[in-house]
Amino acid sequence: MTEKMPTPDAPFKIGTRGSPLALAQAHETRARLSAAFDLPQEAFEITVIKVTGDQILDKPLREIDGKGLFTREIEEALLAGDIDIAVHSTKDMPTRQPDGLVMDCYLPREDVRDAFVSLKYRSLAEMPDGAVVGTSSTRRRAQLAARFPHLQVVEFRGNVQTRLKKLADGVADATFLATAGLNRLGMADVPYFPISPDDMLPAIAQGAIGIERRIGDDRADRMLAAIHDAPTGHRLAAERALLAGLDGSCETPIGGLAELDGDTLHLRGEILRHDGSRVLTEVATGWVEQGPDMGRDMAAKLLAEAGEGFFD
Ligand SMILES: NCc1[nH]cc(CCC(=O)O)c1CC(=O)O
Repeated sequence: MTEKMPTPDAPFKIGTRGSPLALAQAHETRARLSAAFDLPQEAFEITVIKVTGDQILDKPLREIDGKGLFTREIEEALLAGDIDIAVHSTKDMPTRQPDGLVMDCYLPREDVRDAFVSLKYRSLAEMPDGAVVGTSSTRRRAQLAARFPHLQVVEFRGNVQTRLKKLADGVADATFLATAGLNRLGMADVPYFPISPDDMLPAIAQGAIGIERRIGDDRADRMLAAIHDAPTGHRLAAERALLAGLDGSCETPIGGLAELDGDTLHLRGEILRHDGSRVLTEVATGWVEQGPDMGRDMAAKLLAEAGEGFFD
């Protein structure tokens, strides 16, 4: 490249939140960059940025004005040039980035499935009437209400470590976490059981690390192009077009998953009423480059079927 390569004296700055999972994802990004360019780890610096969302732990996020709660400060640092790239869990990211920023680099996707986590049971099916599950996700809550109405659901916030502590303290009999997060954290001592997407369709973009950069930063563009995983990018293009078409936030009960079979893309989508009283699903198949159209068309179909007030 014509741009200057980073060195330990002038490192390339990788911005991230400070949670253990966020740090693991930033470290994975650094390892891939240093391998791709045969540069020492010290040519990359991981810069932790405090975000508002990590400081509010006592309330369900939907009761706070949630917009950008986990990203605002990071995107400001990126725009200000304090960091060169920002590493995110794509599933927490809105479908449109602020002016001046773009997210077009995705690392190879981890396991997409939700995991059932419990010290007492090995599956949802084993849980008796009235057993208590903890979750803060509106999608998981609605999916449970629809398919496992005999279970009791309590609010469960916090990072992976906090939620596991609550399980150990008996606040709930089971909880759900993304398998990807547990794998990335290497939580070998925690009993978790991946759930088939047929039983619980994951969140859009679950398990995928997305990396944001400034538009026009040619060096960051080239560096990220070297670690971008095209198959993951194609799957997310379909899923995120579905999300954009539904105008969904992370507080809307939406599931979606695209899978690739050679050049063929299979897309599944699901929307639910918050109380699980209605579940609408769609499937579509097309060529890989049709992903964005498939996602947009599926969103229109689902919304037409849902009618006004479905998410109220
Ligand atoms: N909303 C929090 C969040 N954002 C990303 C992950 C897990 C990793 C991923 O899906 O990429 C999690 C935790 C969870 O849902 O268990």
